[in-house]
Amino acid sequence: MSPYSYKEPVLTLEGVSMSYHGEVILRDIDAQVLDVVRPGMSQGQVVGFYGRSGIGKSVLCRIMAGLITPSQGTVRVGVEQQPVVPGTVGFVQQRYPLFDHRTLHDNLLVAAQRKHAPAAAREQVETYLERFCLTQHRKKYPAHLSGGQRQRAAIAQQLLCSDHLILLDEPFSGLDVAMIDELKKIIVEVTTMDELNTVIIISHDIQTTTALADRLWLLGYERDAAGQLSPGATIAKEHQYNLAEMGLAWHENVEAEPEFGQFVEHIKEEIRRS
Ligand SMILES: Nc1ncnc2c1ncn2[C@@H]1O[C@H](COP(=O)(O)OP(=O)(O)OP(=O)(O)O)[C@@H](O)[C@H]1O
Repeated sequence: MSPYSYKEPVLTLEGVSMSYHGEVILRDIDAQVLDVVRPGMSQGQVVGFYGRSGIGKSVLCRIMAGLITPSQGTVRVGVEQQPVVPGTVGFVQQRYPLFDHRTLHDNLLVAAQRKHAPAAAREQVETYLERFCLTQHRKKYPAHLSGGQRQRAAIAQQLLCSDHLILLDEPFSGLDVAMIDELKKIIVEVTTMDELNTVIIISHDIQTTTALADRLWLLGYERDAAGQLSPGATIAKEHQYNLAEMGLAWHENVEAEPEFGQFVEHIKEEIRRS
């Protein structure tokens, strides 16, 4: 018997397809993130989301965030499994957009007030400033923050106003090794804050992302019976990996294990072939 128990879904994609001007970008995507409970651990879910450049990862993210409506299919989020609406899913984009004319503190407060009453919002902001090591920079404007500080601020901002689900678009690109380590800690921290927190990481950094993940999705093209590539990328069932079941879900030093290295090579090969 599996040592894991599965609770309710926190994200469901059902029959999601997207075309632009007759060009099929995404086709029939069915995928689900369940709240997996691991023995001795209270942790949310981290999904690594891979695919070759230009295949449709950003389009699918915007669909999952409710920012664009798919041509077909539905996205449901949260334990209530409500159709996604803009603003409920956090989306940290590559440039970490913040309001330039507001201090770091005020940027976070604006986000928190979208979800909380004024007193609770102020309290939440203090908690996040502390947790993300930003308290001493609270009065600075975004232009005066370092890249890593801006990124932490953008993640805190999206967490403050979203309902548990947060998408990180290429979070590791352009960071030095120390900042990557720091961000990995923050992602683990985010998921341990609440069992329902779900982080989807869109990344070309397979090694770093796989080490943090307990689930992987690989977006790729499928071939029909005649060997021809079908139009539109999809996440095939065999490309939805449950790392918890494989013993490779995030734990201290998972990257040092030989099975982890072999699995990362396998994933890279699958991406090359897709
Ligand atoms: N609004 C749009 N109108 C027409 N085509 C679009 C639109 N948005 C995206 N596309 C097309 O959809 C395809 C997928 O783009 P997307 O940005 O999702 O790729 P990606 O997998 O995120 O790539 P990368 O890893 O390089 O960021 C591309 O061919 C792109 O040109």
